[in-house]
Amino acid sequence: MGKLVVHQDKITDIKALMAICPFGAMTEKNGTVEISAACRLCKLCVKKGNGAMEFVEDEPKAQIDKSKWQGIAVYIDHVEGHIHPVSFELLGKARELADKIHQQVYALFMGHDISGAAKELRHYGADKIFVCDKKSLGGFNIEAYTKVFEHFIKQVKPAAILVGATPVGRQLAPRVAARFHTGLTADCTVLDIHENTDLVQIRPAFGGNIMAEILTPNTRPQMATVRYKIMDAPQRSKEAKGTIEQLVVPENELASRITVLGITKKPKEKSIEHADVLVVAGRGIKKKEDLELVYQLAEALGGDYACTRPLIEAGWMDPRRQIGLSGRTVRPKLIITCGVSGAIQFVAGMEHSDEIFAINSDPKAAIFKVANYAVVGDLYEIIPQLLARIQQGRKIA
Ligand SMILES: Cc1cc2nc3c(=O)[nH]c(=O)nc-3n(C[C@H](O)[C@H](O)[C@H](O)COP(=O)(O)OP(=O)(O)OC[C@H]3O[C@@H](n4cnc5c(N)ncnc54)[C@H](O)[C@@H]3O)c2cc1C
Repeated sequence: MGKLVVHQDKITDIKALMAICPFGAMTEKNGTVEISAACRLCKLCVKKGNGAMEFVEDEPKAQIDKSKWQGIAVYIDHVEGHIHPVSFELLGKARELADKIHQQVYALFMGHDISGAAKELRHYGADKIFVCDKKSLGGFNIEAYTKVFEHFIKQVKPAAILVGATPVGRQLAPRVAARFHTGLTADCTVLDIHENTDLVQIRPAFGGNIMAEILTPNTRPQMATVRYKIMDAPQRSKEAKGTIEQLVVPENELASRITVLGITKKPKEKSIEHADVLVVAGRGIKKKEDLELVYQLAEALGGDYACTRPLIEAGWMDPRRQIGLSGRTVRPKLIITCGVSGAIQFVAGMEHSDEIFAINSDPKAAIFKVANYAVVGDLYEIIPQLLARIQQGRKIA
């Protein structure tokens, strides 16, 4: 990555040099300048420091032989053989990436009693499905699952691995990445691949203010997690194509210091992620009581309701109803935003919705850039009119 070097002898004005740093990362100690952990390596000091600051690149690491790492793998997330839909979405993406570099798609599926579910994966574009079916893998155990993952990587050597950003994926992927001293990019929103198999991992960074393009060109495998509903799920093909291969892992290596005493199933809760229609309240709603308008519209359309972060911070709704970068990702058939400005952090969680209908009194609001239908006006006038039209439509029908 590189580091900053301070040439103390070239500093003519300490105060002026320190003032350059927008993060306040320079401190003065006994007449010398020190760099603190607040440094973001923006290199503004190098540019404006009149030679007092220098950025020194790290020695390049020994080149890895990328030709030895082939194919795009997907970790198949499941509970008792019920595959999480994010895994199908990732198989679709993996197929697209693999076709671009003329390589194969692998699925890694571990658990107990999963042979039936493994067959189903043959319809979703994987060329090879590596299955490790053992009693000891019956429930998720981080140590045993990491071990199987490790065996898979050593045997198959995939160039890149995609993991769903589920509670399991978020635990497993960093452990595996650490074991191979390789990079992991969490919550990617866009993935692409270069001809030399370098995975282009794009995700919002610095609080959503920039889209960072991240490459891990010096290590393999490359690892990325992706949230549910970010990628498109492929159609189930009629033909079962992929082959199933057994992944052999010695039983003694699956021993774990963790004992699962029991599993208590959470009651199934209604989630905004599953709604076909969502009505979203933003800060254009002036008082908590006025949320009634949003609730009524959601009910009239047989949908659910959600909100932006400021309303959660105000304590107006349950945090599980927040959409966005620090909330949930949704992809309903119809989303109606009411008084939402369309900040990038919000849009990141809903831009893949089928139809976006935005109500905002500001014609320049950013939400209109992603909306399919833009209604410029006061939500306090528009929502009652919409409700009246829906009622009217029902009477005619
Ligand atoms: C690290 C980080 C993560 C974040 N994560 C999220 C996240 O996950 N989700 C999220 O939502 N935000 C998130 N934010 C906050 C985000 O940047 C915005 O501040 C937030 O989305 C704004 O919410 P809003 O659109 O409701 O409010 P505002 O930006 O205040 O917009 C209100 C809109 O309502 C319109 N309006 C006002 N009155 C009316 C009316 N009567 N009729 C019609 N329109 C009206 C205005 O024109 C305005 O466009 C995050 C920020 C950071 C820094």
